[in-house]
Amino acid sequence: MIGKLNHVAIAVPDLEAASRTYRDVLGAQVSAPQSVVEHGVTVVFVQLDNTKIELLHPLGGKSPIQGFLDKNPSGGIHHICYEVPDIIAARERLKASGARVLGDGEPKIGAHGNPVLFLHPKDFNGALVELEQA
Ligand SMILES: C[C@@H](C(=O)O)C(=O)SCCNC(=O)CCNC(=O)[C@H](O)C(C)(C)COP(=O)(O)OP(=O)(O)OC[C@H]1O[C@@H](n2cnc3c(N)ncnc32)[C@H](O)[C@@H]1OP(=O)(O)O
Ligand SMILES: [Co+2]
Repeated sequence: MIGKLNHVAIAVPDLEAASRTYRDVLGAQVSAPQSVVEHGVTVVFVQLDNTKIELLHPLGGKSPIQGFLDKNPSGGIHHICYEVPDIIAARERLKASGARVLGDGEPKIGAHGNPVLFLHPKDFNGALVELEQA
């Protein structure tokens, strides 16, 4: 069911500093910050040959990544995003297997303009999983 790795996301306390590290120290191609209001995050994409890194910073008062940053003040790997061809079929299969789909279970449009869903980290070896239809 899952296909390519779409991105690995890292929650960061300072988006400017993290962008500089990826651009100037690691020599990567880094996007401008993009506010994704519906997801409560500001995102910077680091474009690699075979995948992307998503640098995440909380946006607004109820960001879903605030608790994670409170527990990991210097930042940390927040989620892994896998591509699926049909997100509704994927959701139904996961629900049938007992995995918890987060939020109201309806896909939202993610930062790349495609529908996304999140799966509870406790059901996937302690790693928060995002699925993106692509
Ligand atoms: C823009 C878009 C895109 O790519 O297109 C994005 O990525 S948006 C990316 C941001 N959006 C999301 O993350 C949406 C989905 N996330 C959520 O609904 C939430 O963040 C949860 C994953 C449910 C966690 O919520 P919250 O921090 O309030 O929960 P909590 O503190 O009660 O945590 C419950 C347990 O899960 C653990 N936990 C929390 N966040 C975790 C993470 N990212 N990875 C691994 N474990 C995690 C906590 O340590 C705790 O474990 P213990 O009980 O053992 O201490
Ligand atoms: Co993501």
